[in-house]
Amino acid sequence: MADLDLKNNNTISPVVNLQTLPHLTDYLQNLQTFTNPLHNNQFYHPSDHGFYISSSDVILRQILYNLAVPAPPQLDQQLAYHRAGPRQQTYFDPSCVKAAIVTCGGLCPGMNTVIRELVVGLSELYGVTQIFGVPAGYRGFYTDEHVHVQLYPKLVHNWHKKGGTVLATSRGGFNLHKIVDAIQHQGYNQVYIIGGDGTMRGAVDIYQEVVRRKLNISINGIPKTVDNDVGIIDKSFGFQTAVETAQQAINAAHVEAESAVNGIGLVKLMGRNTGHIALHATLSSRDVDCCLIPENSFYLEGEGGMFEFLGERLKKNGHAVVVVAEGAGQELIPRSAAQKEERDESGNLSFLDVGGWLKSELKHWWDRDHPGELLTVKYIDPTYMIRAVPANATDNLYCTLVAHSAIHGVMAGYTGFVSGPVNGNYAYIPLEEVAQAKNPVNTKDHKWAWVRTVTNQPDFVKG
Ligand SMILES: Nc1ncnc2c1ncn2[C@@H]1O[C@H](COP(=O)(O)OP(=O)(O)OP(=O)(O)O)[C@@H](O)[C@H]1O
Ligand SMILES: O=P(O)(O)OC[C@H]1O[C@](O)(CO)[C@@H](O)[C@@H]1O
Ligand SMILES: [Mg+2]
Repeated sequence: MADLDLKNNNTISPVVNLQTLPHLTDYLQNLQTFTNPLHNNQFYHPSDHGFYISSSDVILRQILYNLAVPAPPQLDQQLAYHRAGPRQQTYFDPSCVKAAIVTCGGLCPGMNTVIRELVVGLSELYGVTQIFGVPAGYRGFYTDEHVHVQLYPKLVHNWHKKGGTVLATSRGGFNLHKIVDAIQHQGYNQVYIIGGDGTMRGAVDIYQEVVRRKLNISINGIPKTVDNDVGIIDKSFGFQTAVETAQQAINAAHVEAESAVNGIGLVKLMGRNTGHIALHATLSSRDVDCCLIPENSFYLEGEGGMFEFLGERLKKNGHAVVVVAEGAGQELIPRSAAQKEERDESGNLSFLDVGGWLKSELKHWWDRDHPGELLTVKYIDPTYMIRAVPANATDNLYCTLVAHSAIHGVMAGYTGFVSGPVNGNYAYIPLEEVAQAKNPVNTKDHKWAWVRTVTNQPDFVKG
C-alpha cells in the first residue's frame, strides 16, 4: 500500500505540489491487490532497483528556472505529476480483466499503433485475454449495429503500418448514460479512450458517472490530436508525422510558384483552433514567405497587410509561398446566416475554406492593382492526406510508450487519468486537467519570432 499512501501526499518535498490522481480505492474499499505479473516475466528484471515506479516518483511540470532570481517564489507552486510505469502491486486480476478500446474524433497518424500496443501490452505484459474493440467511436458502445470485436495480438500484429483506425471513429453520438450502461452491461472493467479534446471531455463525464455509480471500472484517456491542441502533454502522437507529410505539399507549392510568372503557391493545412502544424511545417520547410495561423489575426489591404507584403515578395523573388491553417482568418470570410450556424456532429463550428477565399482575394487584388500583368496562384489543400497516413518511426515509438504507460496505470488501479509525455517523460495526469488544458501557439515566444525571421512576414499589427 506504500504506493497509495503517498498518492495525495504533498509532503514528499516541500517544493512539490503533487497532482492528485484518482484511484479506484478513493470510492471502493477493500479492493484486492495482486503482485504485478511482470514479476514473473522472463523478459523483465523487476528485481533491478528502479524497475517499479512508486508514488514518490514524480515529473515536474515546469523545468526552466532563472537561478539569478533568489529563492524563486514559483518553486512553492511547483506542480508535479506521478511518473508513469509499472507498479509493484496491481488492483486487477488479469484473468478477470475485460478491457474496451475506443477511438473518437478525427483521424491522427498512430491511432492503430496505440490500439495495437494496448492489445499486445495487455496481453503480453499482464496476461489479459479479454480485450475488445468498440467500433465507430462513442456511439459504438450502445448502438446495436456496432458489434464489439475481440482483439488479440495475432490479429493486430501489423496494424501499426496502417493509417486511420481499424476500429473506425465518429463524431457526435455521445450519450453518457447509454455509454456507461453499456460498459456495465458488457462487463468492461478497463476502458481506454483514444481521442482529442472533445473526446477527453466526454471521458471525464464517463469517469464521473462511473464514480457516481461506484463501479470497479478504470477509465483512461489517451490524447490524440493531429492539431496538437491538447495542453500539458509535450505533444500529441501523430503530430510529427502530419508535419512531415505537410512538407510535401509545401514543396509542391514552392515548385509550382517558382515555375510560374508571379507565382504564388498557397497551401492550406489542418489546424482548427491552433496553428501548430502550419508553424512547424513552415519552420522546417524554410520555403514559406507567409504563415497564417488562428492565433495571429491578419488583414489583406493597406500598409502592413498581406497584399503589400506579397507584392514586394513577388517584385523581389518572382514567387511566394503562403501557408494558412484552416482556422485562420475565419472572421474575415463573409458567412451567410446558415453558415454561421453550421456545425459538425460533435458541435464543432464548420469552417469555410480559407484557402479558396484567399486565392480569389489574391486574384481580385492583382487584377485591380496590376492590370494586364500575369499572376498564377496554385492552391494546394492536402487536407486528409496529412493525417490519413501511418505514423512515422518516432510517432510509432511514442504510441507504444503511451499505450504501455496507460496499461501500467490502469492495472495499478488509477482511473480518470491520461498518460502522456511531460518534459520528455511519461506522466499520469488527471483527465479533468487535460480536458480543460488548451495548447495554443504562443505568438509572444521565440518560436513565433523565429517564424517571422524565416518568412519576413509582417506582424499584422495595425499601427
Ligand atoms: N464537451 C463534451 N462532452 C462530452 N462529449 C463530448 C464533448 N465534446 C465532444 N464530445 C464527444 O467526443 C467525441 C469526439 O469529439 P470531437 O468530434 O470534437 O473530436 P475530438 O475528440 O475533439 O478530436 P479532434 O478534434 O482531434 O478530431 C464525439 O463523440 C463527441 O460527441
Ligand atoms: O472533416 P473531419 O473529419 O470532421 O475533421 C476535420 C478536423 O479534424 C482535425 O483534423 C482534428 O482532428 C482538424 O484539423 C480538422 O478541422
Ligand atoms: Mg477537437
